[in-house]
Amino acid sequence: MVVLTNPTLEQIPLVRSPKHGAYFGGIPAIDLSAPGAAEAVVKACEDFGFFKVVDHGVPMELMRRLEAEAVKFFAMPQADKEKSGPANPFGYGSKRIGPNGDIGWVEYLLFAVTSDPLSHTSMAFLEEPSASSLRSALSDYLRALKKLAVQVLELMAEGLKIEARDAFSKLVMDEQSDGIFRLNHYPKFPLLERLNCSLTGFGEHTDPQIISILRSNNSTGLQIALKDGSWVSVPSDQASFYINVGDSLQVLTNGRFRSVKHRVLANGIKSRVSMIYFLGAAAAEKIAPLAEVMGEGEQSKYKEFTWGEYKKAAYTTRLSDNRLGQFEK
Ligand SMILES: C=C1C[C@]23C[C@@]1(O)CC[C@H]2[C@@]12CC[C@H](O)[C@@](C)(C(=O)O1)[C@H]2[C@@H]3C(=O)O
Ligand SMILES: O=C(O)CCC(=O)C(=O)O
Ligand SMILES: [Fe+2]
Repeated sequence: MVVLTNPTLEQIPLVRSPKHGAYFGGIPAIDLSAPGAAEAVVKACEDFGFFKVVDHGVPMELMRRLEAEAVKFFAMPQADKEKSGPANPFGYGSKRIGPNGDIGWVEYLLFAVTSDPLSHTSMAFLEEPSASSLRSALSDYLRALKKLAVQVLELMAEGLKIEARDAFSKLVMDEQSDGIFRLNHYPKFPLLERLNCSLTGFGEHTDPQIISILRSNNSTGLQIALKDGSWVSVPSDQASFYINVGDSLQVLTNGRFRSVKHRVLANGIKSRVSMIYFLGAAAAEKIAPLAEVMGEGEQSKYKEFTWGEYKKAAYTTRLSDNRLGQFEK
């Protein structure tokens, strides 16, 4: 890997290798209402920690409306966008990701999401009349995605033969559940075409929460790491959602589900706009393997911790750090 020292790009790592890698055809595409969906979800979480949800019933109009609002926001003059920043942790951010020195070719808006999607007022600008269309698009989108999250989490429980269908979903339905919503914009960087490489948009990491639900415009860039450590490119599909297993779900399943390592590469051809809903438990919730997923005599692979403790520790780490490492037994 080389690093560009152009002052505009500061120190953002360039990824040389094949431009976007080969597009991976093996990502499971699951229709949640099809027979065998629960088993397919479990297999996808074990094999990849990642899958695509098709025919999900979320109106395309909701997705397009929010995307259009994001595009409108990111097209504003830099000084106006910065009125909503810096992201500490919520608000507008550009190039700097998190508090510990990570950088990428990305600008973003981060919102806190409480159990009532309407009260996601973590930023003063959302209260302004000029933001009313973004606020309303966000509320409608989050409400629909919360339902989708519950459906996915219930299928996971069913597929794992856990009697309580809400074993996972109740964690995100809790009044105090801790969600985050993120709008990312990776501007295209035409010089990359000539250099024959990509630029790190969002460096490799796992998501700390239970699951994340990702939707992007028809632009590529997302890559996931397979079990053997190789990176593969995820084909873009603006009509579908991608589900990431997060660190918390890996622990809840005692490592049976895999928290997927992923990253985003920016390119010279098309800007990428993604929207990601990260669903976390309540701060006081214990994150420990469910008794029902443990085989006879199986021990937990992790020390006991609450979501609040994990999150606090996560914010002291760099993106690519192995956050679960310090909680492993
Ligand atoms: C470098 C960081 C950014 C992050 C907080 C952290 O210290 C480590 C985890 C990062 C991450 C990855 C998934 C989500 O994008 C995110 C919002 C989250 O919950 O954990 C980010 C954090 C962030 O950008 O603030
Ligand atoms: O923007 C994307 O497509 C993914 C970004 C991501 O992984 C994140 O924000 O945690
Ligand atoms: Fe992520």
